[in-house]
Amino acid sequence: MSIHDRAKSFCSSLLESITTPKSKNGPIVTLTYAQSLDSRISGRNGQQLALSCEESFIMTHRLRILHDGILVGIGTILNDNPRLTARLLGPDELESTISQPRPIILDSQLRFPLSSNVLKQSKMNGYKSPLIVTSYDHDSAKRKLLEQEGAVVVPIESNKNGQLSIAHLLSILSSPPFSICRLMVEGGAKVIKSFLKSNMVDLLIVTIAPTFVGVNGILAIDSNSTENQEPHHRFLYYKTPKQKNDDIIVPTQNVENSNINKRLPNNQIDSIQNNSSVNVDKSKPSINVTTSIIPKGCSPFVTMIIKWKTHGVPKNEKLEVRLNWFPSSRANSGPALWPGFPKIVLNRKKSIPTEIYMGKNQSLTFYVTIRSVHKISNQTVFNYVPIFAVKNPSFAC
Ligand SMILES: NC(=O)C1=CN([C@@H]2O[C@H](COP(=O)(O)OP(=O)(O)OC[C@H]3O[C@@H](n4cnc5c(N)ncnc54)[C@H](OP(=O)(O)O)[C@@H]3O)[C@@H](O)[C@H]2O)C=CC1
Ligand SMILES: Nc1nc(O)c(N)c(N[C@@H]2O[C@H](COP(=O)(O)O)[C@@H](O)[C@H]2O)n1
Repeated sequence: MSIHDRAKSFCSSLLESITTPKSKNGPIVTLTYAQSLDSRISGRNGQQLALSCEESFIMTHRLRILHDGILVGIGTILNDNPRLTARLLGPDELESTISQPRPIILDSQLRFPLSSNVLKQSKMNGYKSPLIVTSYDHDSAKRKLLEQEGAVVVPIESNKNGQLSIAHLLSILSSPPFSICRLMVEGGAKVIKSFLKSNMVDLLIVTIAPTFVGVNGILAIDSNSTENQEPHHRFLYYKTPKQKNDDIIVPTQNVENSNINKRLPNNQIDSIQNNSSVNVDKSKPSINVTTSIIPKGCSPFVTMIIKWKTHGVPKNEKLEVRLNWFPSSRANSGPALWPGFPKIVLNRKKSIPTEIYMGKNQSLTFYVTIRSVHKISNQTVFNYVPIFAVKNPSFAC
């Protein structure tokens, strides 16, 4: 397999499970950047660094093709003057013939230079015009100039800190005329911070280069960036990190915003043992237990006991276990669940027995979700438990 084919299959596998519409209003958001071992994305005074090795760059360019738009902050435009196109492609793919993503720039004061590469190449190569997202309070003369040069300028709401609102941005991007379904956010530091704080990131793909930049470099994430995140909770490894020559690519997924929140990631399943009627689908990020227990005697109820162990859950957090199920006859009809599934709140108990009504000869598919529950200033916050194992579910009737 060539280096390009490897990048193709790796990137497709990263995005393939993120296809279902989400409750949030906006495109699927992939945040991706390259950092050093000491978490720096650039050097002293923002000096641009080639942190990625060749294979990682090829992966980044492949990811670009798989997105409709690539977003950076104006800081990155002024500092790096990037092109934001997919160029490191296979021998049978021409940069000019593939559908290049639209460059999107967050720039509340319209500092965007007319000489920037993204503007030049849209004029020269006919690529999609850069979309400059600005505040309502922008310089209208500069806007006119930019529009004359072919840029599209769209004013949006600002938040109380004076930064452009990420929620408003995403709703505009997903609507016509832009209709962006997949957005790739590349940085820089302030943009990474805003997106993480907004909790609108679905996929976070970090390339880690085996180098130290030192204290003068710009940090990818400072502690403020993650104030809405519970470290080790919100993002879960959902694909095995890949070594690309020198670098490691770490793909993680936001469990809150994706359909994985109804399922358990594969790597959190230690083992499930049961009698032959239990089928565990380990190829999917879920515990998918199907059984065809036929109730015996007069009792139509089945007792299911799930046992698990947890690692790294703070002692004061309660664990809430939900068990959802639906009859296998509806297994292909989507995630519709029977109403009234039991919600069992327990405090670090190690098993849940639950009774489920079953029709004769019926088989059921179970989905188990375990999340921790804690309160932050009167708000209940749920975090999906990062590492645990479901062991020995047993069925008895
Ligand atoms: N290693 C890597 O993968 C990458 C590294 N980089 C590096 O990052 C550095 C640039 O980062 P940085 O200086 O932080 O600049 P950014 O690219 O993050 O741009 C930040 C600017 O964007 C504007 N902006 C508008 N709305 C928002 C919002 N909601 N959130 C955040 N910013 C907003 C602001 O300017 P205004 O107020 O004028 O609107 C803000 O100052 C460069 O050194 C570059 O090399 C960049 C990308 C990837
Ligand atoms: N993936 C990745 N690895 C690095 O080492 C990087 N420095 C970056 N930087 C990002 O890529 C932009 C440059 O893009 P073009 O090559 O000009 O298309 C740069 O501005 C950063 O956003 N990325």
